[in-house]
Amino acid sequence: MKLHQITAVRQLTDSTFVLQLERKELPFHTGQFVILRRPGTIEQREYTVYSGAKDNFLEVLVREVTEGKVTPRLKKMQPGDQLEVDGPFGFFRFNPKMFPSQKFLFVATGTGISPFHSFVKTYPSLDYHLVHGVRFGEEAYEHHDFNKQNITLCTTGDKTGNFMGRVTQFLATQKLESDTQCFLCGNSEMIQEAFDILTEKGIEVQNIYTEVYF
Ligand SMILES: Cc1cc2nc3c(=O)[nH]c(=O)nc-3n(C[C@H](O)[C@H](O)[C@H](O)COP(=O)(O)OP(=O)(O)OC[C@H]3O[C@@H](n4cnc5c(N)ncnc54)[C@H](O)[C@@H]3O)c2cc1C
Repeated sequence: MKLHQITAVRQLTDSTFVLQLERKELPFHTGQFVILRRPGTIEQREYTVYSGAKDNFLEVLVREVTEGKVTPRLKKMQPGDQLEVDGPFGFFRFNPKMFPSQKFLFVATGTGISPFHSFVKTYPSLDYHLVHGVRFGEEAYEHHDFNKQNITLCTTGDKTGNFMGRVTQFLATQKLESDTQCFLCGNSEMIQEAFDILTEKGIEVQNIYTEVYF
């Protein structure tokens, strides 16, 4: 593991924040994750890289789990503090050239938006539709970095999104072209349900890519 200094912290909501770290030329494919650990501790956790592959810094989007072992500590970190970084790891890699079709569907719950933020920052001219599920509209983390017309915000706790309900309820209303390349990231329950809906709609299993956070 290498020590990286925190260069900035952006608090997005009471519980969610972006940690910006020195990149130190760490190479990664957009969609991969790093492992973070506070120096002198043994607990470590995975975080998808939120920044673009060409950015000269490394960012992660973190949601505090109040009862969690690591995130309440990460939330207290300030610019100038250091974190140990290992990686990159993972196969949720994205390069538009890898895919036969250039129509992309990105489905995220909560901080599961992180890889898609990195995809779009790295490849700004992508043809995508991002479906992002949160409880409240204030959790539309930095949606200004996406094309507004390419996002559907699904909210379950208020009516401030484009659709009130879960991402899976929204997906059930959609017509999809069978060669759409579908990427799912977030909690396992959403991923399992979304996977079933997409396959029922005629998307082939090999065109569905998943990253489970918990
Ligand atoms: C490949 C991968 C990439 C990940 N990328 C991110 C990321 O970009 N951003 C991010 O915030 N997290 C991400 N996670 C989750 C992260 O690794 C930690 O599990 C999370 O931050 C909780 O850590 P903790 O030590 O505070 O809680 P823990 O003590 O590990 O867990 C406490 C409980 O909270 C549950 N839990 C874990 N994550 C969440 C969550 N987000 N919301 C609600 N409950 C949760 C766990 O299932 C557990 O029951 C990723 C996980 C994986 C496997």
